[in-house]
Amino acid sequence: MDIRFTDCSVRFGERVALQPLTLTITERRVGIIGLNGSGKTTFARLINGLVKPSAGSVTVNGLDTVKDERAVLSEAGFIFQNPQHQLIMPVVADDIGFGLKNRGLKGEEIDKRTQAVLSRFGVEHLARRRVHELSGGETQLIAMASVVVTDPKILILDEPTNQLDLRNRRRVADTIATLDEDTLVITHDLPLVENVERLLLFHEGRLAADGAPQETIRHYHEIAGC
Ligand SMILES: Nc1ncnc2c1ncn2[C@@H]1O[C@H](COP(=O)(O)OP(=O)(O)OP(=O)(O)O)[C@@H](O)[C@H]1O
Repeated sequence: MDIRFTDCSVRFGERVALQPLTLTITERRVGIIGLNGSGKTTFARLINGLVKPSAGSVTVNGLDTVKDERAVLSEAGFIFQNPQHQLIMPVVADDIGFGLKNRGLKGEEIDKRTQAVLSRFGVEHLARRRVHELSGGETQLIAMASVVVTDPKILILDEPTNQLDLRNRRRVADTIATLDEDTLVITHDLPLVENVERLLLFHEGRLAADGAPQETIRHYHEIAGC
């Protein structure tokens, strides 16, 4: 991936959520950590244009998140903190097909791609299940599948193991580790980012550490005071 922040800052009214930031990310596996309210989600949402810079700019694989808004949305898929809000159709297979239909694909191709992604995530058996009856781990996997099926080059996962039990956490973590797409993972679950190539730490809207996971995690403990 090639993500470039140039003097990018974000304000929500009087509140500064991100202080001016200049940064280039080219690694394939990147993690983002920090205390609650430190600016992680704001940073991640800037990357697929869900949040726009108040000043400065962000480009993703050469596309500007403001000028090339639609193209950026296809380039970088976002899996939300509460994935159940992301599932729109009542039945799993229809939900996965929904994004493909929106992109103009036809029935047979939609079915083929839906089957392929369900099998890639090991959840073919969930195809006809109702989305609101899925467990937390299943919901997370289906939300990931419904974004992956649209072929984004970059996946942004916002707290993907939040509220999962140990078994589902492991399942989701293993799935993330084997994704072909470049990934940015925001998390409070530190083992999930222990092996990323680059780990960013945000604190009070600033990038407070940026480097190898162990070093960044050490800074995080200092900031958290524990
Ligand atoms: N849409 C918004 N309107 C106003 N303030 C916002 C908005 N989104 C975020 N903020 C504020 O910006 C700051 C950074 O929020 P952000 O969601 O980026 O933090 P975070 O590090 O992801 O937090 P958490 O770990 O709790 O999810 C917070 O003070 C938050 O209240």
